Amino acid sequence: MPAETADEEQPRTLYDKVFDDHVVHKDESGSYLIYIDRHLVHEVTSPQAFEGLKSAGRGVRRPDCTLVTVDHNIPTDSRKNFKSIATFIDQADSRLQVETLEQNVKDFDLPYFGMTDSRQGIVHVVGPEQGFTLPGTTVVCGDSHTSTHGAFGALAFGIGTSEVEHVLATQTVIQTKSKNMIIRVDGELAPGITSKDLILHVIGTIGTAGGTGCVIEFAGQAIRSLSVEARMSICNMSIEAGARAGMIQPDEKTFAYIKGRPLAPKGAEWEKAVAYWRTLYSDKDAKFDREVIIQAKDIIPTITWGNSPQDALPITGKVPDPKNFDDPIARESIVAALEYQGLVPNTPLQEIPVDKVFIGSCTNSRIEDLRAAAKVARGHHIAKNVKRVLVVPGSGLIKKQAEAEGLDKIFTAAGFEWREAGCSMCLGMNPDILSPYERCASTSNRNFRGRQGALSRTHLMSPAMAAATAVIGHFTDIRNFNYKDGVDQPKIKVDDAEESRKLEEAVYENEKRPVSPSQPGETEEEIEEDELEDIPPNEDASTVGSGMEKFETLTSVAAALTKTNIDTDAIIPKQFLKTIKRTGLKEGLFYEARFTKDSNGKLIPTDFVLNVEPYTHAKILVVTGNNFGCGSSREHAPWALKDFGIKSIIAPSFGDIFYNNSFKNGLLPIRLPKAVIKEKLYPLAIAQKEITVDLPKQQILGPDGAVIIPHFEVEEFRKHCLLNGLDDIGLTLQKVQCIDQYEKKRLSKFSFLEGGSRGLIVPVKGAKKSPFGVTAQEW
Ligand SMILES: CC(C)[C@H](C(=O)O)[C@@H](O)C(=O)O
Ligand code: SF4
Repeated sequence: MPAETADEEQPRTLYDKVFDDHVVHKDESGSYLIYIDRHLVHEVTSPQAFEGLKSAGRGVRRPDCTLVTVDHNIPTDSRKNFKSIATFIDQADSRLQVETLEQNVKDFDLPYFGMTDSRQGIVHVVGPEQGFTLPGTTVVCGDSHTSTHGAFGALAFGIGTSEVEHVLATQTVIQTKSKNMIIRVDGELAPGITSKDLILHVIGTIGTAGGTGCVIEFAGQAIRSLSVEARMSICNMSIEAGARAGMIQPDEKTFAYIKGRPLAPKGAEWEKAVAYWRTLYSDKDAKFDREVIIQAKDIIPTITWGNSPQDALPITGKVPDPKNFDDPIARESIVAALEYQGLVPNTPLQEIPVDKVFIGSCTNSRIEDLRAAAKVARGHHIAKNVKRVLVVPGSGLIKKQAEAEGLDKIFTAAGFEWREAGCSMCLGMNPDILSPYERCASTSNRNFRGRQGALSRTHLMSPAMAAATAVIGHFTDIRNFNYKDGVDQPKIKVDDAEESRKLEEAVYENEKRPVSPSQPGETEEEIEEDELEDIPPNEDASTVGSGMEKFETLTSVAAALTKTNIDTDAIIPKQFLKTIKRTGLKEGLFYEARFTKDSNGKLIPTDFVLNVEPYTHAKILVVTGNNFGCGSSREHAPWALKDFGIKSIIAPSFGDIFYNNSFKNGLLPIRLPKAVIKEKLYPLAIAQKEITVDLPKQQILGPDGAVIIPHFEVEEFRKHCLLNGLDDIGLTLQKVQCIDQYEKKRLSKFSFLEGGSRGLIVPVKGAKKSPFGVTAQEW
């Protein structure tokens, strides 16, 4: 372990400890190469990554650390008559994305849960369920809600597609160290208050940019008292608070949750793992850069009213009135949200009726969530005004479990629809969408415009609140709900139970197979604690991969945007994510704002700034609001900007993943204080004057060549890559000896992590041999 990253003397936070234990290399500029223990992959953010590997002739370094499933595009209709992807998925672009994933999984021989496998499900549900997610690991996925896995004390974060490719090829990511933030929730939650209420309350308090640049540790009595599943809902939404990741100290509940799962360490390795996991806590005097203290007793059932997760209010509240806000920007954004959401100021939240209800998503689709919703639904029926209630389990195994408990019967008796596992209406990339202007009570995590379908209106809440809304017809305070506990639960048919028992057995069968280290190991004695920095780089490794254009200076008019929290759903909406290419996204850029449709459905450009001369040729965006590019990890956002011709974005702050993704595509995001942007750059932008971004000098010049911004910050390593058009993967592969060295150390110190997803592969007669000596599973 390099001395400067693991000073045992200094009190460290949970995040510091996990980070330090994964440093493969640190360069002089402060950029780290960190090892990734667990890589989850889904169909939306991987096609371009696999394509990149293929065109550069690269392989997947650790298939055993990789787990693939399909979730976003798939219909959640019954699979009873499922024959093939080709016949089951109607939407051509969705089908292509799923088929492409399956081809890639075959080509690279990766562990995969496809649609005929009952272990298939939402990627963030499947990882913990299988015991793939473990405390103290680094977990990544091309998906922003990877933060979910932090509930186990893992360092888990979303990455873009370029980084997916980087991890597949090198099993590492390049990282800068985040700041440490702690959110302590003191005292106990009142009865009936859930972790969803807690996290909505937190985001309502600190805002969607409250955690920017930080890894948040959630601590305190209220967090300790929560179940592991409830903790997952909290960490899941830490991305909605702008944080890189959320973490919770692992404890006895965590260990009990993991024990016995298919991929959990076994026997002596279990003991060794638990001994290590018990060291994963923030030291008493560890320093946090930010601290927020919340009183659990202040939290009551909470729902959102607007188009940002920070628009959270207690259920007893009223729709906000713009008149009560002095700040003109806040006022304007409330007016816009009210209009979009079709809400009248001062309406009590409990008087707002809904059209549909969605119970599911990686936030709230686990068995405890379904139990909570079923407890409410039991003995009731959906209200007359409610057109549809979808209950979508997070995985096939949760579905089986719920059915074994008879929850499906409770739901269907109440008029709710019982569906197959998938992302479903959370994002509407599949047939489960809302019609325009429909209002939905949703247990998901994002209420962005158009998220659940064009012009859809989303309100976030807990599963119990959503189920109660379905029954009552309008939002309601769950604390006053009339539970019908006395009603007999529908009996489970014996043959159903037998069927599900057989299925469980088949699924867990591979647990009995020995899990051995996947790489030729050395004994503990043979492994030295080398100074990893000292290993000479492998000069032969090619730096030519996808090949980036060089960035030096850029002169252009700048298009101005004045909104805050411009999320990546707004930059490129969900319907454009179904491509398997990196290009062709120009039209999709700011689609909802740039286009409207006439009565014949023809696209009409609006007066959005990028549709207006001379900004149709703008290469620079000047944004006056905070948190540009927040939300989803979709690299389609920088791809679309690049396709349009935008090469630099200047804003007061950025969503973390977007910021990272931009550099990977040769775009330069520049952070400047809001006041400076407003005073110096915004006037030039609206006056249609050209400005020059000079990266070598880190300056911005005005139209006459005079320096207007004498200095902007950019990390040395990123600057170097942009100036030279360097491909990260090639650079990392030059350090392959450091990665080899780290893996040797890992094999000894963290031997309980070896084997990874290998234990999941079911041998199939005649299937091809994988490089790790196991056979590929059936399709
Ligand atoms: C498709 C994926 C990139 C995206 C994410 O990163 O979050 C999606 O899961 C979402 O919830 O918006
Ligand atoms: S947030 Fe929604 S779309 Fe994204 S991974 Fe979770 S369930 Fe899927």
